Amino acid sequence: MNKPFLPKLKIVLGSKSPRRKELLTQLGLNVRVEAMGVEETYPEELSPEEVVLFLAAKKAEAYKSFGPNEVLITSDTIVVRKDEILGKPKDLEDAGKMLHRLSDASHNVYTAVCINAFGLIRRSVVVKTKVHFKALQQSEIDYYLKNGKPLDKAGAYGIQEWIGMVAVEKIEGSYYNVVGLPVQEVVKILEEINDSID
Ligand SMILES: Cc1cn([C@H]2C[C@H](O)[C@@H](COP(=O)(O)OP(=O)(O)OP(=O)(O)O)O2)c(=O)[nH]c1=O
Repeated sequence: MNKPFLPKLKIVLGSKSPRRKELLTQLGLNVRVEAMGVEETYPEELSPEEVVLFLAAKKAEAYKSFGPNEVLITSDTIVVRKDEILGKPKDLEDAGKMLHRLSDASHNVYTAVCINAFGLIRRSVVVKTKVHFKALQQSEIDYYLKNGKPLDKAGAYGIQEWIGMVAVEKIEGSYYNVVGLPVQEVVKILEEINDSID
């Protein structure tokens, strides 16, 4: 097996998202998943940036103890169309409504990451990506609802799925941020943490 990237760091991923696990694994990091599951509620008055930072930090609160060199990563992604925050849909009907809201318009995807190293250092970052959707046909929405996986995704779509190929005209910013992890910013923070230990 190849040597891991940043081998001193033991990454604990506090997320049940298979995409986040896959991205960190692709980065070559040592990753162990320990998803706790918290209720994704937040105070109403928060801005989109504050919402994702709040939820990423809330997911981190569930962890109480850290082993040597353990670095906990928690994260949250939302979709924002005009002023409306779209999290994961309740059911397929809700998913259909979200896709109608996103059709023929642009929206922003915000992902925050909260990185807690050894229970001592906490670093957070939030990244925004703008996504432009074409006008979706009802038959396309119906096809995706039946054959795709809208329910575990913010805004009821996965850019990495069939709907991403069909709906997304262009994006401004990081693709990986839309999938749920702004990998470049994460690497930068992890490198800084790695440099701080001997
Ligand atoms: C917009 C978009 C979101 N998503 C995903 C990223 C996130 O996993 C999910 C938003 O829900 P989150 O609550 O951010 O994450 P999660 O429930 O998957 O995992 P956990 O709370 O345990 O960390 O939507 C995509 O995979 N593709 C996309 O195009």
